[in-house]
Amino acid sequence: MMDKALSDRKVKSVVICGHNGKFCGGADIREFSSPLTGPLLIPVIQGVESAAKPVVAAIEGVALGGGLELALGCHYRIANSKARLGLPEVHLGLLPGAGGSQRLPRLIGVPAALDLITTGRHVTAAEALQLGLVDRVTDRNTVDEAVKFALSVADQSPQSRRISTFPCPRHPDLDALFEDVMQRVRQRARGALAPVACVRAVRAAATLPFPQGMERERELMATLFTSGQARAQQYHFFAQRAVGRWSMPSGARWDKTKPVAVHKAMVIGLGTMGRGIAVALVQAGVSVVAMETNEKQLTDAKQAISSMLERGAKRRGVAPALDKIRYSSDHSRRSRSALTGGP
Ligand SMILES: CC/C=C\C/C=C/C(=O)SCCNC(=O)CCNC(=O)[C@H](O)C(C)(C)COP(=O)(O)OP(=O)(O)OC[C@H]1O[C@@H](n2cnc3c(N)ncnc32)[C@H](O)[C@@H]1OP(=O)(O)O
Repeated sequence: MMDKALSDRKVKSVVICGHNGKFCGGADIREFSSPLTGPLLIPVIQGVESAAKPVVAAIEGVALGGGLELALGCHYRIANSKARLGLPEVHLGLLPGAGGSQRLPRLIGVPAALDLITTGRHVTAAEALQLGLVDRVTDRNTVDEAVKFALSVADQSPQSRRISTFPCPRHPDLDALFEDVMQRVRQRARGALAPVACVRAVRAAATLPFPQGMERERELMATLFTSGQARAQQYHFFAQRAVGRWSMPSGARWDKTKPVAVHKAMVIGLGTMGRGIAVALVQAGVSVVAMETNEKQLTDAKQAISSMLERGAKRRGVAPALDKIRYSSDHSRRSRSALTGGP
């Protein structure tokens, strides 16, 4: 379709829009764990950007990940006022690997691009306009507005609108900027590879010509793509949504059911986990019977739990709720029924 529009002499300018009010949420994450099919995104975006006629992105709903990278390949971006834009790949253990790490800094500057790419945060259309990420925001029908706009620029060459040809906006002290950002990102990342690779990719945009920057983006993406971290984060994406849908065999769901207040609980086994659970429950105001059959473990746990409660209370400036916890080494029915308040 795109090839047809670009090669048809009667077509003077082109609008790319989404379906059902959404521009594009990005690549299908499920495809990342199987061999890729369909046209590869990088050449598609390059084809759009190098088109001899103006191409306008009509952004409604979301333009995320590969979706925003495609919009960055267009010569103009018109966004609906309710649209959200972002490069959230970092949350999937990746970086914007279809030119996003190279085009975004060229368009909005290095500091703003570092912020968006390393946090993966979505921005509103209003913020996108302020950043220079979009050219125009509309409250009206976005596609109609984009078509009007495309007609108004149909006789203009898109030459000066190709982001890959933009120099990266200059920054007075790039080395200091990247040193500072890298330090903060490493601290926040706590061992995650993707945020650090994102900083390296943006550095390539700031210091290398576009083709070499793209090559660096590709190398960095290759190290992330098959990493265990990326697999885990992508699993987490779907797991989070599956949990949201979880229901009991009776049909009860977490979001449709009234919560029941818990006043008493028993923690069985006072190893590291059990101790932490007991402390968390007491701090939440729950009366706890902490049960451990190993006498030595029980003695150690009493000491550890008391000092955790005291430390926590000191931090919060309150008295430690030591009276909320009772210890037992008796695994008999009697001690269990004491917890549940039964006979
Ligand atoms: C060489 C270069 C290679 C690749 C470049 C490109 C990379 C990418 O584009 S990575 C993907 C980047 N995009 C994202 O991370 C967006 C992720 N999605 C979202 O943030 C949200 O889903 C949404 C804002 C798009 C919509 O939110 P909401 O309306 O709240 O719906 P849900 O989140 O519940 O999602 C509905 C439904 O869709 C599934 N889904 C959403 N996004 C994707 C996706 N990118 N790939 C696959 N599936 C997706 C989501 O799992 C839900 O499905 P289920 O209900 O079956 O769980």
